[in-house]
Amino acid sequence: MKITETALPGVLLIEPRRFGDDRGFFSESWNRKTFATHGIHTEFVQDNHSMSGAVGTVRGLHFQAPPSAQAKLVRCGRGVLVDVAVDIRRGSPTYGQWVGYELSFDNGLQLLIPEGFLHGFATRTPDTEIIYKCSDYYDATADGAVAWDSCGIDWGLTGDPILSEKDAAAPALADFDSPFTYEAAP
Ligand SMILES: Cc1cn([C@H]2C[C@H](O)[C@@H](COP(=O)(O)OP(=O)(O)O[C@H]3O[C@@H](C)C(=O)[C@@H](O)[C@H]3O)O2)c(=O)[nH]c1=O
Repeated sequence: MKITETALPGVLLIEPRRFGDDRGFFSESWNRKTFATHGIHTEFVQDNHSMSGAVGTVRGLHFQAPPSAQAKLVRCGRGVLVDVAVDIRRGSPTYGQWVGYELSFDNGLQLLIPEGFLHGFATRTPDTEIIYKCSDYYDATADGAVAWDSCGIDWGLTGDPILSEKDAAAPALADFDSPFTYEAAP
């Protein structure tokens, strides 16, 4: 497993090992012990799986407020997507900054996004599947969103995105009062 730091401390790009043979490949997408040896001790409690039919679908930018905040371990089950994390911890040296990576079925890359970050993605292929582990349960009362086009993100879109009603009505980052506060590492 190869782990690469990103420009946002705490957000990690992970490349699990793939064992290819005549049948295809085998890969461990999550192994608590292996991840722990790399300093990742997140306790995941829920797995999510969604499919977006159209190219240019954007889901995000989403968060759950504390005490239901979620870290996420994201991968692409089918197709190609651009996965994005935005730091929304008030007082963080990287507040408002984003990173984005292409995750695909073919490259098998995963993105680890800690609590305190927005998460969203844009699809680059039809019928794109995303699969992600979450460190807390879904809590509709804590669910929140920030406008996808308010953080200066280059989503690689060629036209207007397909959005949910909720995402189309989300506030801009500039008007958003984040429930997260930055805590410097001890
Ligand atoms: C996220 C979620 C949704 N739902 C339900 C609520 C709703 O009726 C339906 C669709 O929900 P949404 O429109 O919020 O789905 P979606 O826009 O795919 O939301 C997801 O987007 C990505 C970017 C994330 O990071 C996730 O945490 C989540 O916010 O599914 C659950 O039952 N459990 C869940 O964990």
